[in-house]
Amino acid sequence: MEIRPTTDEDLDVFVDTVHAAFGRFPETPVDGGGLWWSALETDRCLLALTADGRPVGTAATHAFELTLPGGTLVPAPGVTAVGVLPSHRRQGVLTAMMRHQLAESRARGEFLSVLLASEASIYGRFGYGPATYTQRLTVQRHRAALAAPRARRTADAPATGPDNGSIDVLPRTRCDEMLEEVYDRYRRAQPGALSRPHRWWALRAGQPPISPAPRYIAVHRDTDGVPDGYASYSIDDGTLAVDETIAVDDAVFTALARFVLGHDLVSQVVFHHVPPQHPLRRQLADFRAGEVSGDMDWLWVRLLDVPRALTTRGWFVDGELVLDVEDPFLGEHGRYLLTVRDGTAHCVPTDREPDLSLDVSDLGSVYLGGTDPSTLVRAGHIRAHRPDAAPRADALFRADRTPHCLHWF
Ligand SMILES: CC(=O)SCCNC(=O)CCNC(=O)[C@H](O)C(C)(C)COP(=O)(O)OP(=O)(O)OC[C@H]1O[C@@H](n2cnc3c(N)ncnc32)[C@H](O)[C@@H]1OP(=O)(O)O
Repeated sequence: MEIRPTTDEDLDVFVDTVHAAFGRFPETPVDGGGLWWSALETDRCLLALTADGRPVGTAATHAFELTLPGGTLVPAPGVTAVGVLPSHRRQGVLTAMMRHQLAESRARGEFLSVLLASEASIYGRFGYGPATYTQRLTVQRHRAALAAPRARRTADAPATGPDNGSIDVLPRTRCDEMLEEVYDRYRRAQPGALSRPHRWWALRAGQPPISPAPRYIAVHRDTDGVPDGYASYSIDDGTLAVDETIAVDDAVFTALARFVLGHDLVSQVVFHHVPPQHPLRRQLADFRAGEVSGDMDWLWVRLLDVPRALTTRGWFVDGELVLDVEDPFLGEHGRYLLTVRDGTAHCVPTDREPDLSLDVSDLGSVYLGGTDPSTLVRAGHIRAHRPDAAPRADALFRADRTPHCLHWF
């Protein structure tokens, strides 16, 4: 088996192979009309070939940037286009490509890798764990009234970001730069969010609102007229479906939500890609008017350098934990003392008794603060060596806000 980078000459071989692995055809657009593979960078695409040179497997990465808790931006290879021909499965082709890719990432100095999994049973063995989650919130319009925020009625409570902005509706075709700019501003402050490189917008790759699918865009502008949020939506048979609601703060999100919920000739509004624990459900006067469905994993994280990963993200409470981390896929093991003081973390090898023993995939799951370590202790995946270890870890790993990713790749 040979694994080598794709060249400009055989990019079509890569594209044909990955489509054959998925049972699709290269000319068929994905939902929403974008040719997803058009944003691939050739030198980050791998082909797996048999001894006689036949292409049987593909894998690629996009050069994304990931926002960590606290707002640090780090390079994050986004693994994509993973496929092995049906005729060559369960013979270790993917395993070989994963090994190759992780070694490449380390050689580039990257300390983590991310992906969206087609099936949740594939990537745990390679050290990836689900780290952000997404939901769909469906609201029947006749029950969609928003409650007055209680805190703002209190005389001395600060009115956090009162909404004095404006909303316009534009066809998608008139918003190219604005969408790109607003998304970029949003993702820099949102833990778990990925950059959307300019080539995605320029090539109209991926899913709406990047892709060419017809959409309306509700643009929110602040009092100076600067766009600071948008909702991309379409209406079909009485259902207004919002692909994504991007807002630089909660007040802008609320304004956009109020706008779509007030749309005439619509019986229900479906918000796709709402993070767990999003306040919108709490803002409805009738809590049961918001029905959650489609609760699923989104971004999976794989750590490649534990001390660097832990000292790079932001921390919000002081504390100390000894983590004993197994990495069976890479055949590595490390025991680390993590100490956080005044928001700064130190992580050094130690021979102290561990507080938690865990697989690197579980550390990937808790890394962005979207999965409580105690949940994985209760599930029997993380071993807590003393009763206070899990609650201490929960408090320590929690992020400044729920991590969320809505970029599809
Ligand atoms: C980030 C992305 O791009 S997600 C897209 C992933 N691709 C797809 O879903 C396309 C269709 N599927 C495929 O092309 C292939 O089945 C792949 C890529 C998922 C797996 O490729 P293979 O070469 O068969 O994997 P490989 O032989 O290396 O398997 C390694 C191990 O994973 C297991 N495994 C592989 N695929 C799956 C699966 N879909 N579900 C459960 N286990 C799996 C194998 O059983 C094997 O286990 P073992 O080590 O205990 O024997």
